[in-house]
Amino acid sequence: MSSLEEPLGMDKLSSLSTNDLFHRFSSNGCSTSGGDTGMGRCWIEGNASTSSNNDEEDFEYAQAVFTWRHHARDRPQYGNDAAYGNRCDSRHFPNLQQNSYSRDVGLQNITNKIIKGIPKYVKIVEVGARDGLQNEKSMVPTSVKIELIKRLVSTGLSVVEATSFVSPKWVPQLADAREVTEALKNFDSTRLPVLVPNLKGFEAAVAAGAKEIAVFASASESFSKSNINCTIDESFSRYRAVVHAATKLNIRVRGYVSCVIGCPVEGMISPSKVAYVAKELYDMGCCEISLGDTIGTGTPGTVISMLGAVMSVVPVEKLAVHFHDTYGQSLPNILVSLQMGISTVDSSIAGLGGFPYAMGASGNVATEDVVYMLDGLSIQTNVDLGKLLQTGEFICKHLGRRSGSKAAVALSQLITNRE
Ligand SMILES: CC(C)(COP(=O)([O-])OP(=O)([O-])OC[C@H]1O[C@@H](n2cnc3c(N)ncnc32)[C@H](O)[C@@H]1OP(=O)([O-])[O-])[C@@H](O)C(=O)NCCC(=O)NCCSC(=O)C[C@@](C)(O)CC(=O)[O-]
Repeated sequence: MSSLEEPLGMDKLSSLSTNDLFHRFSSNGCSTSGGDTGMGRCWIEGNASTSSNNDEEDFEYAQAVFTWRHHARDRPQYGNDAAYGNRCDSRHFPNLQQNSYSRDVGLQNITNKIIKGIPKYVKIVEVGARDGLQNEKSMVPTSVKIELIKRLVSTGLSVVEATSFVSPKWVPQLADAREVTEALKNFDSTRLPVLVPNLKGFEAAVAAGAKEIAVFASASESFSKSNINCTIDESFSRYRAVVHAATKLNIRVRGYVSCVIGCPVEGMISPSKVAYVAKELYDMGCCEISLGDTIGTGTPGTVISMLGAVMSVVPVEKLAVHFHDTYGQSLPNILVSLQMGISTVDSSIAGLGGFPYAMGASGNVATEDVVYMLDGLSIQTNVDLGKLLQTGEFICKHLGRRSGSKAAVALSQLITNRE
């Protein structure tokens, strides 16, 4: 049994030393007693030739790669009263700060060696208030939505999708789009885009004070019809009119492509179809194309094929990935996307979301989990994980449900037991 398979024993956690923690969460800690089975240090590079039998060397490696702390970064300060914000701070793991300088210097090099070409900074597009709440059974009061968005902004997120100007008959959960947008129209520090399906939605969004919008097409014909009641080509005509109107007002337009891997009706979607839709949106003037694995059936292999096709027609710096975590593949899918040069990732606070028309789909990948993973790779996000955890707790309390974030659960248990 590997050390990770052994029950952690929360009662023992507070007595674990930093070395124990590093060891437990290191590649060495993952290996089975029978030796390295390939899940160790080289799993991403796919080359086990650097395996070492030297415990000391392995420990240093683990310290460098699996640091458990926030790395020094230019992050906005928001006061010091956030309980989680402070509890997650490296001050609460003082031993982890030993040799922090040498770890900082070494970390990026080692990470770069193992995970080639990953970006140094990742922009996170938070979609919980829109993609998350649009699928909640309970209606969230407008004041709670506004508070949620303000809290998300305070975490340092630079883009927080706020709501959708769609038909309230189709998505009653977001029927208060006007009120939400009006309440936030003076927020200048953070971009707060809203979804629009047609000119009617665009006009309503602009009237409410929206400064940025997103249109949403699909790579699946069936999904397009069930989601926006038109064919893919008809959606292009609608969106051309929207982009044209937006451009005149200097309003930035993001374009979504849904079902980039699979469709609940049609099954697998071919990468060339995704590339076709992405290129159409890009050519009509969308300045960023978000590729949505709407039902979460993607795996690293299928994501690589899909991205390869799209990247041959749209510049990689204009692409974002949007994974739903239905089958637990989101984080590996994000990792391969980063390796392919993507540096914009969509995610949803507490993993809220899912899709009303897609059976079996579950929440988006949780923003907490994305930040936690990126932090461990020393990739900057400028997002405060502690504040994110608090924000996830805030909205889950209102929804009367548990967070879908695995990092939130793991960290809160570890921190509680440490105190
Ligand atoms: C596109 C429509 C409106 C067509 O809906 P329709 O019924 O075909 O449209 P219509 O033009 O016949 O209009 C019907 C009624 O809706 C009204 N209407 C028409 N447009 C609007 C509007 N903008 N705002 C408010 N009301 C609107 C219109 O005025 C009329 O009202 P009535 O006369 O019956 O009282 C409808 O199908 C719709 O709203 N669909 C949106 C569905 C939706 O929001 N789905 C979730 C989006 S998330 C997504 O796509 C995936 C993504 C982006 O998250 C990425 C991923 O996860 O992969």
